[in-house]
Amino acid sequence: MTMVNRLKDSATDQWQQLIHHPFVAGIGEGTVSHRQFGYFLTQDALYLGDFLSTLAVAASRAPRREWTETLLRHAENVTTVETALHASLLPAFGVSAADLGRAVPGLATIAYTDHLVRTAWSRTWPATMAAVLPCYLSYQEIGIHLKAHYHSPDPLYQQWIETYAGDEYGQAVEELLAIVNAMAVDEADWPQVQNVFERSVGYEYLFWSQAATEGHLIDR
Ligand SMILES: Cc1ncc(CN)c(N)n1
Repeated sequence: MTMVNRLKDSATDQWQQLIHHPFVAGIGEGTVSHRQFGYFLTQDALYLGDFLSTLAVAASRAPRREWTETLLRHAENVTTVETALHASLLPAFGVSAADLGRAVPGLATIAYTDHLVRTAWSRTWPATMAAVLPCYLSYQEIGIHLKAHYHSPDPLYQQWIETYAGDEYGQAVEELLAIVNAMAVDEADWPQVQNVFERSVGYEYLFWSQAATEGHLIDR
């Protein structure tokens, strides 16, 4: 069994809940409010800053030169694909550059990014790859799932869906999966690798839940 499948199989229920999170379905149905989605994009912009740092650390610690090159390219892609998507969508949701500059990270954003950055600096390299895997793969699966089963009545949501279901994002995911499937994982390291993967899946879920409540602890 490939490492990607072994990791996904180790957290099947959590993975399914993540892909089918009610907020995700709401993007497809067009029932998510623009305020909620604007909040989500703002938090995501904050998240991507730390995700970039995580990739940079992972690139510098990679045991093969070609993996360093791939991860550095992916860090660049975060800017060209995802940050560009945010730049084109945020104004449509009423979030200005000044709003973004003033934005503070929500609890789920802090917890998730702390987990990623801490893992990249202090855990094994395979654990770092396992930590970033849900970020890459869940958005692709969500994009493909939404594209196949919904056609969002909101063209802005459809643009978001098309980006994550698209070839450019898919290419980066394929490259990451190839690294994860080729990396050497000691059996003694497996519990740590599995644990950080499962935590990232959980944080992805919480990130959607945070968007649904716009960062409030209790739904209003
Ligand atoms: C929270 C989160 N997770 C994943 C992705 C997709 N790279 C993202 N933009 N934001």
